[in-house]
Amino acid sequence: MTYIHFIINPVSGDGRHSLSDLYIRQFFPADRFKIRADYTLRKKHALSLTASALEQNPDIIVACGGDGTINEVASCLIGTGVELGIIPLGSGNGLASHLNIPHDIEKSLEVIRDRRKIRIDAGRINQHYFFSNAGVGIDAMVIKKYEHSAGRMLFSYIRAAVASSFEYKAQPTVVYFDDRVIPIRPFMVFVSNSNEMGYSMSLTPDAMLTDGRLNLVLIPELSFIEKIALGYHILNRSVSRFKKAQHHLVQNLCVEMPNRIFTDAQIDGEHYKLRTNSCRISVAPAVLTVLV
Ligand SMILES: Nc1ncnc2c1ncn2[C@@H]1O[C@H](COP(=O)(O)OP(=O)(O)OP(=O)(O)O)[C@@H](O)[C@H]1O
Repeated sequence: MTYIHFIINPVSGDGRHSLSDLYIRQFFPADRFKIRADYTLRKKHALSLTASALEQNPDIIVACGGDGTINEVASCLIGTGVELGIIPLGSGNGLASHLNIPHDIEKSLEVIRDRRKIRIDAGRINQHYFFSNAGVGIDAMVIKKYEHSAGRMLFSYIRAAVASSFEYKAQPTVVYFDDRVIPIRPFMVFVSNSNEMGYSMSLTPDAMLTDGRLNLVLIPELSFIEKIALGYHILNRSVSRFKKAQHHLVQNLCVEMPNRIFTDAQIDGEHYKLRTNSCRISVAPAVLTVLV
């Protein structure tokens, strides 16, 4: 008997999906599968639901939602040996797209039933895990604005990005990795484990979830025209042609903003106000088993 526990975010994406316990059970014969499902009621609820589910010794816990829900569930699974399933119900669905998990609910349930596994890396920024990406530049402001917008859709994301590009003030920053010390006033300090940010956009189209490395993108302050060019390249996954972006493969780095007390960050597309001006970022290789 395989025990699969589903954690469903009822409001992810446009909030109009109808994934339910009853619907899921149709795909898993009762003589072979034990199925349980919980629904999240608020931000961070998937953390406590996953912790409670783990006490019942499931074989698989399935995050049904977007990158935010996946982050909450997957963060709890590290070191447990419990496998992660994903039903992509989010708006951006960056991680699921990288993993080629079908966006069709029925097909993604089949992926879980087939139980083909891979082990992927996780990123860490201070005490928080990330599986897709994290950033402490303009992307943190974009996500903060996006979270306050009426709907989580591509249009809201682009509107948040345009507004942030006028408002964002680069801070004096020092980035340390390997033997390098890079002083920069960054437009972006973006670290990615996956090759997609969501909505098919990417700053790191060559990133791999299994290489034991994170892809660091550093972009200095930009003129108005350069910001438009960067937006174009992100939408077209062609940032390698944007000459002001520096790309590095790293295992550990530190980002310090000496003039700040707190750091605005985005972690897997959720905004965080970190209570420090120093971020230690690292990769934890092959720590999560995912069904693909
Ligand atoms: N019942 C709920 N009501 C309000 N917010 C919720 C609820 N359940 C979960 N959340 C929060 O909803 C937010 C968005 O979830 P999620 O990331 O899964 O979807 P998304 O943002 O549409 O997708 P993506 O991150 O892929 O773009 C997360 O911060 C999550 O914690």
